[in-house]
Amino acid sequence: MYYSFIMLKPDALKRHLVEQIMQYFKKEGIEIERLGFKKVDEQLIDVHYAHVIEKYGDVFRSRLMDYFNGQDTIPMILKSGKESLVADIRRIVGATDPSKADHGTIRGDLGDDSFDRCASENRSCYNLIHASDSFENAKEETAVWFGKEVSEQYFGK
Ligand SMILES: Nc1ncnc2c1ncn2[C@@H]1O[C@H](COP(=O)(O)OP(=O)(O)OP(=O)(O)O)[C@@H](O)[C@H]1O
Repeated sequence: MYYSFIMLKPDALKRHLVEQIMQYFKKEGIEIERLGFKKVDEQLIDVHYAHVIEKYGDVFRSRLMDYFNGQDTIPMILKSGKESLVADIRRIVGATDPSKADHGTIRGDLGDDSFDRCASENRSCYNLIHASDSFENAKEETAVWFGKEVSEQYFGK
C-alpha cells in the first residue's frame, strides 16, 4: 500500500465541499487512511509553508496567515495500491491557480478563485486543497500535521 498527505484548506470547509472533494479520490480508488481536524496557528503555517515563505518573503507569509491562521482545516493521509499515488493525487487536484486548472479536477470544477483576482485583492489564492508533491514531502508534512510517530508508521524512519 502507498500513502500520501493532503490538507483541506479553510475555504473547502467554509464552502461545505469536503464530501464533494473526497468523491474525486474515491472514484479513482484512493481511500482515506487517517483524518484529522486542526485549527491552524501561525507556527504550523510557518513550518508547513517554510519553503514558499523563504522563496517569496514576508508579504506572501502574511497573506498565508490571513488565509489560514485560526481557521479549521482537515489534514488526511490517503492510500492506494498504486506507486503513482502522489502524482495521481496532484493530477486529481489540478493546477494551483483554479482558473487555470483543467475541467474534471477538484480545483478546476470546484475552485472559484484566480491568481489575477488574488493579486488585485492583495491576498492568497483560495484553492481548496494542498497535496504533497513527493513521498519525501508527504513524510515531512505528515510529521508536521500528525506527529513524527504517525509519519514513521506510514513512511518509515
Ligand atoms: N501567485 C499566487 N497568488 C496568490 N496565491 C498564491 C500564489 N502562489 C501560491 N499561492 C498560494 O500559496 C499556496 C502555496 O503555494 P505553492 O507554490 O506551494 O502552491 P501549491 O504547491 O500548488 O499549493 P499547496 O502547497 O497549497 O498545495 C498556494 O496553494 C496558494 O494558496
